[in-house]
Parts: sequence; structure tokens; C-alpha cells
Amino acid sequence: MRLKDDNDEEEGPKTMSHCSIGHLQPEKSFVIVGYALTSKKVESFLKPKLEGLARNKGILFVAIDQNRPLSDQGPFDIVLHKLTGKEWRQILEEYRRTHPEVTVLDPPDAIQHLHNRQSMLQCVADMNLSDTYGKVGVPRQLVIKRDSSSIPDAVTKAGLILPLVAKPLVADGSAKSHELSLAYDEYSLQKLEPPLVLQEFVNHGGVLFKVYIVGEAIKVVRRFSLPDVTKRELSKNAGVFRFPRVSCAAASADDADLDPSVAELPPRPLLERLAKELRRRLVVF
Ligand SMILES: Nc1ncnc2c1ncn2[C@@H]1O[C@H](COP(=O)(O)OP(=O)(O)OP(=O)(O)O)[C@@H](O)[C@H]1O
Ligand SMILES: O=P(O)(O)O[C@H]1[C@H](OP(=O)(O)O)[C@@H](OP(=O)(O)O)[C@@H](O)[C@@H](O)[C@@H]1OP(=O)(O)O
Repeated sequence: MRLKDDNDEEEGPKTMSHCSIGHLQPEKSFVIVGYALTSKKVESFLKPKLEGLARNKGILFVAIDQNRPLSDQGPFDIVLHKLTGKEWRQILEEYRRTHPEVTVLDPPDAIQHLHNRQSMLQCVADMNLSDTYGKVGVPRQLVIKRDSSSIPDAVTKAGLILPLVAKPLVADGSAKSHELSLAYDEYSLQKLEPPLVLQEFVNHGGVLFKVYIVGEAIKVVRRFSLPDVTKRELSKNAGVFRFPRVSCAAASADDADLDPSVAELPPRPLLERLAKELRRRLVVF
């Protein structure tokens, strides 16, 4: 896309935020990324450093005004969004229909199943990667749609082993969807609020890896996580413990002096296969 300056009559004024059109070279081609994100996400993601780096590579971020029709804004090469809700979904679908030349990251249909913790893991569970570089699996889990009094029985029938991590079924990015609990005993399970997913707690040495994938690029970061639960702790603890967001950006363990047995990053070939397979199955960019 060619972005000219403000006086260009052909293209009309651009809605620009976080960048000043006056600084642009009139004849330079820019990729224009319209973004629709929560203010929290703008703060954590659209850092001046990222914007500067992007601009040097010919990429401009432009805020989408959610109070104005999307078609009146732009033109965009890419629409980057992380908003949920039926109304926004319809706006994007309509925009995709009328602007097939614009890449929407990601199309609402493609990410719908990621808003539910059961369906989001299904394609991982369905994957049958050979065990050449390490195993890929999901914790054993059970979905409870309603009736908290039925949980202890359902857990016994499913043969799940305590402790269990309880996660809201809906994963829509809201603070509520991040409210996780750890249940140590069967009786306390009735205190949980469906709809939820119950997962067996998997000891993992108090460290986890977050894997970010963009195209062929794979970036792994190390984060502190929940500590292992020992048999002794399990026998002396009871009840449900709510835990705040663990493994967030502030919990980086990239530079921590860790035992090599937990610090070692997952093998690259495994991540590459996983990335390829997930992209194929999820049909996302
Ligand atoms: N089955 C489990 N066994 C042990 N720890 C778990 C389990 N599930 C989640 N955790 C812990 O809870 C944290 C949050 O889990 P969640 O499933 O919400 O991950 P997430 O979706 O990757 O989180 P985020 O939205 O922050 O990226 C994990 O980082 C991990 O520390
Ligand atoms: O809060 P941050 O900006 O850091 O981003 C977090 C992001 O929240 P947001 O996109 O809603 O803001 C989360 O998305 P939802 O599960 O809520 O959809 C999830 O992707 C986390 O892994 C991200 O943490 P990070 O991996 O970057 O540490």
C-alpha cells in the first residue's frame, strides 16, 4: 500500500494514532495495520519500541475507532484484533466480505473454538505426533457444564486424580476467564462454579515455557509457574485455593539460575512440528 501525505486529495485523511503522518516519506510504501485491541492490550503490546521497530520495517500501526464504521476507516492492509463479542464478530465478517483484499488476523470463525477451553485443546488431543523429540499431550480433564453438587461423583467416575486445577470453560480474555483454582479434596469440589474444566494437576518443576509463533518464527520464553504438589502436601491440604495469574510476563524466568533439569527449553524440532501441525489444524495465521 502506498501512503501519501495528508494533503493527498486522492486518498483523503487517514485515521492515525501513535504515529504522525508528517514524519512519513510521501512516496514510501507502508504496510498499514489497523488494530482493534483493549486498552490493556495496547498498553502491554504496542510499546514505543515495537512501533519504532515496525516503522523502520515499513509497518504502521493505526488505531481503529470502534465508534465509527470500519469501512470508513483505513485503507488497511491488515486488521489486527483481539476483541470478542457477537457485535464485533459481525462487523469483522461484514468487513471481510466487502474487503477481501485485507488480511484479518484472525478471521472470527478460525478463532471461535479458542474461546472455549474444551474445544481449544481438542486439536492438541487429536494430534498424533511421533515421540521422536518428546511427547505432546493434554492433562486428563473433565468438563462440568452445570450443577456443582454433581462434581465429586463426576470426578470419581472419570477417575481423575487430585489435586485438580479448575478453569472457567469460557476463555474470552476477561479477568473472570483467568480465575483459576486448585482443589485438593473431593468434598470441596462442590464449591466450584460451573461451567468449568477440571484438569489433573501436572507437576512440572515450577517452570513453564510459553511458545510464541509468527509464521516460521518461533520464540520460547521461560516463566515461573505453580510449584509441584507433593504427596505430603496433598495429604495435609484441603479445600479450594484460588490463584492469581501465574506465569504472566512479570514472572519471567529467562535469566533465573535454575536447575538444568527444569530450565532446558523444549527441543526445537518438536516445537517446529507442533507449530506446523497446530497451524494446519487451527487454520490460523
Ligand atoms: N493442568 C495443570 N497442571 C499444573 N499447572 C497448571 C495446569 N493448568 C494450568 N496450570 C498453571 O496455571 C497457569 C494458567 O493456566 P492456563 O490454562 O490459564 O494457561 P494459559 O491459558 O496459557 O494462561 P494465559 O492466559 O496467561 O496465557 C499456567 O501458567 C500454569 O502455571
Ligand atoms: O496480558 P498480556 O498483554 O500480557 O497478554 C496475555 C493475554 O492477555 P490479553 O491479550 O487479553 O491482554 C492472554 O490472552 P487471553 O487468554 O486473556 O485471551 C494470553 O494470551 C496470555 O498468554 C498473554 O500473556 P503473555 O503470554 O503475553 O504474558
